[in-house]
Amino acid sequence: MTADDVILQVKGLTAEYGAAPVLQEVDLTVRAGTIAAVLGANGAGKTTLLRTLSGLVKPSGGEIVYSGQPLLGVPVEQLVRRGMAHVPEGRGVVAELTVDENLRLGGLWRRDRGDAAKALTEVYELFEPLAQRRRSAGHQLSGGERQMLALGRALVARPKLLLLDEPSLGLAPRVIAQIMALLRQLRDTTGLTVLLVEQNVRSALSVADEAVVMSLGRIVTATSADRLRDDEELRHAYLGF
Ligand SMILES: Nc1ncnc2c1ncn2[C@@H]1O[C@H](COP(=O)(O)OP(=O)(O)OP(=O)(O)O)[C@@H](O)[C@H]1O
Repeated sequence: MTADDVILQVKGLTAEYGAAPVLQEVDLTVRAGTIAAVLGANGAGKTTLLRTLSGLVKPSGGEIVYSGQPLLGVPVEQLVRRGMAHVPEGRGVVAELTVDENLRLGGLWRRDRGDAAKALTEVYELFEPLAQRRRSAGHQLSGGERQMLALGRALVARPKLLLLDEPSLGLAPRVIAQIMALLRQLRDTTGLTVLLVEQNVRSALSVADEAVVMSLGRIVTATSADRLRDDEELRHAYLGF
């Protein structure tokens, strides 16, 4: 792996909530243009890892290098401009704003207004149900539509790295499959890199290239998604099935 292949390098990342350690010496390398699944039980620290990467949680130690440059302390609008997008658990759609207004928020930090408008059109092409509900308020949408909207808003910023937290939460299997297929399509056509936190292990492994398993704030294994999917012993040891 050359330095150019690596979009995200995390070394010795440590974070606490109060006195409770939540991330302990996390090391992680993500190659550009891949989907990496972050798996593990409730409370393992997956969400906190994403929140730390996107600057919402301040780490107490370690370093994060993104596209060859240190990330810690970089203001959020610069992170967005540098191509990082975070879709939080619970989706973060603004309930009072319309679909269109929510999507335009995704382009807020972009300097190239022309391309932001083009990206908006592309998102409507990608998510037909959103195009039909442009004027509907966020709170009027179904769970699946809200997830599409959160994803769409992130895509309007034309991210290079998408931090995606539990996109399958509360969705029907058919919708989950559509979202996973979309991630694969974006990876293959635009070279998007995705860090995918998922409780739905089977769905995540169906689309991921790499898999890391977290337990009690640490990464306990990092391997190819194929290996974790096919190796029963490994699955038993780290995922309990
Ligand atoms: N804002 C917070 N304040 C205090 N403790 C927190 C906070 N958020 C999470 N925690 C605790 O930190 C630990 C890690 O939580 P985190 O949400 O990162 O785990 P997770 O692996 O994403 O789990 P889940 O799948 O349930 O979201 C848990 O013990 C959780 O209770």
